[in-house]
Amino acid sequence: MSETNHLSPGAKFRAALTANQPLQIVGTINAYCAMMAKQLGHQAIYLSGGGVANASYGLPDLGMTSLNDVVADVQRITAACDLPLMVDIDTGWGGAFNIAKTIRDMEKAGAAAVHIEDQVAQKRCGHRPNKEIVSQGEMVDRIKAAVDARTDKDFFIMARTDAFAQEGLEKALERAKAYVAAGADGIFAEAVQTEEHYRAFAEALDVPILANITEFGKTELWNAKQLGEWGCAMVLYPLSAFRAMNKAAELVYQTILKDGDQKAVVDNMQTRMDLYDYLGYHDYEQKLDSLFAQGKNK
Ligand SMILES: C[C@](O)(C(=O)O)[C@H](CC(=O)O)C(=O)O
Ligand SMILES: [Mg+2]
Repeated sequence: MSETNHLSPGAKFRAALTANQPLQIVGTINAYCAMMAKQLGHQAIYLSGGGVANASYGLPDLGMTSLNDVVADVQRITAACDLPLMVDIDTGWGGAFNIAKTIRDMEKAGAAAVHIEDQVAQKRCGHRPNKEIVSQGEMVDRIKAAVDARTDKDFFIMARTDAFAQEGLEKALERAKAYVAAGADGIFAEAVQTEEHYRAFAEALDVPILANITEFGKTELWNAKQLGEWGCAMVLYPLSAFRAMNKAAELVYQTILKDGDQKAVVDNMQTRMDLYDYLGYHDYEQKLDSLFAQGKNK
């Protein structure tokens, strides 16, 4: 994306959205994953709220992490990777002034986009039962506060509605329309399930729609091409790599205990050379040898 390097993160995100239909957005739980995603050709990356809670704090996705917890992970990722980063800001961490601060802190940390949802502060994963949502009016105020606070007009503010599970399609569409009228740049239609649902969102709204293709949830693992045909502009894979990393780590830990060595699982590991390649390790080492290590022989 070197031709877009002069752009703000938000403008980069919008350029990626225009250039890819749909835009695939992959979860990168840490800086190194972000570097791998970029070098493998991805155009946009994501920091999952559930992921920050689970991976960085060992907590469930129940609204227990704070703004600062998430900002710390955003900063690590944006320092290492210049792909546009979308961040899950849950419910925005408070009232209008808190949400405004959240948006400003996200911009300063180098995020390109956020999504803010209409669940109550004591939120749950969108694919779990018994979610509770705030009134449409309260969510409209959240969006107004967010939009008003951004300093870069290209910073992308997406409204996520969790209403489908509680209130059904018609109500969820009505909410989504109100959120767009309040200034939302896109709609995250959480936990909808069928072609009919995605098409209904895409047809009712003239902003980009995001499909959350998270595993072991309520949504089938629809293909990106198919979702694009149904009108989705973005396809999110929030925790896919994280789940795979966990499974690999589990196997390694078990094998070391069981076998007394790790020989049986070495093929499941990234090699030292591949690790170094993604890091650009050899460039650092060369610099060390050619520049900084000169003095030691004198
Ligand atoms: C997208 C999401 O908000 C997240 O935090 O990654 C989660 C994903 C998941 O739990 O599978 C959600 O859909 O609520
Ligand atoms: Mg989340």
